[in-house]
Amino acid sequence: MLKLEGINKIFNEATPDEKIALDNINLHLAPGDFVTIIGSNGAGKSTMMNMISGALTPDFGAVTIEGNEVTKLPEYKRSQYIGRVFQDPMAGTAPSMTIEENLAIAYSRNTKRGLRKGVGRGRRDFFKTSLEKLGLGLENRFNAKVGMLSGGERQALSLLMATFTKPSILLLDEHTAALDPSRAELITRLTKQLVEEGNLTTLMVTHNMQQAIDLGNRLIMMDKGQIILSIDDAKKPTLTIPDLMSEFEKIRGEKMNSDRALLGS
Ligand SMILES: Nc1ncnc2c1ncn2[C@@H]1O[C@H](COP(=O)(O)OP(=O)(O)OP(=O)(O)O)[C@@H](O)[C@H]1O
Repeated sequence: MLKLEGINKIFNEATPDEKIALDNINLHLAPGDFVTIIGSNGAGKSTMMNMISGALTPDFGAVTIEGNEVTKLPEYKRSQYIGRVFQDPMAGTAPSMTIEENLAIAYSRNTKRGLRKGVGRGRRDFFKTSLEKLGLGLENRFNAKVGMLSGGERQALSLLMATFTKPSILLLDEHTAALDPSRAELITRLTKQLVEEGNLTTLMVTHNMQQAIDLGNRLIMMDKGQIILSIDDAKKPTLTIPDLMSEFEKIRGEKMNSDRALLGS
């Protein structure tokens, strides 16, 4: 479903600010894989997500989605494959437009997936059923401006917009980190539900190690631009935070700086 092969990215090459952000990243996801990604600040997690979405192009290496090489395909042309939710609840939706208008935009972006359910009433019913799944009563607020919604409601809507057309790849970039604990819990629960219902191939970056353990069937740890640990579905169910910390220590020969991770921020 997704293949990253030999991906390298250097920012500000040959200058005093040179930074190797990704160093020979290789990652294969089978359809329906849900991979959580942890790693220290600056490990390269967002850069890797940007390589998949097309926001960035690698210096070397190839990105393949559903068997199509998309390495050089710009972000707007890749959007038919990708659903993405960012940390900032304000990032995924247009505040001055209504809930229905926001859904219509997300819907029309994905016509190539053959999911068009017609226009007018059929499409409205589809929106309504989709909103009902969130359990927030948004299906009764079709004409509310999205800017009037709370951060949690808005992030739930972003999540719905990123998933309801069944993207080939769903990218979640610390999408619960900016929410208070109860809202974060709601979005985590909805994530699980929507990913499972759609059997979506998903990558989720989180600083919350417990969340990374609880969600998904695989986990990877990044550090200094590399994937240093990959936990597969056989091992993940019994994984613990101390396991992750001791694995890091074994690989890197130093203790993991885990404050932010343990706090789950
Ligand atoms: N546009 C850019 N120009 C220069 N350097 C960059 C750029 N984007 C990222 N970097 C650098 O590349 C490295 C990897 O950054 P990235 O944002 O991918 O890390 P991250 O793992 O997502 O970190 P965090 O958890 O702090 O968000 C960092 O050292 C960062 O400063």
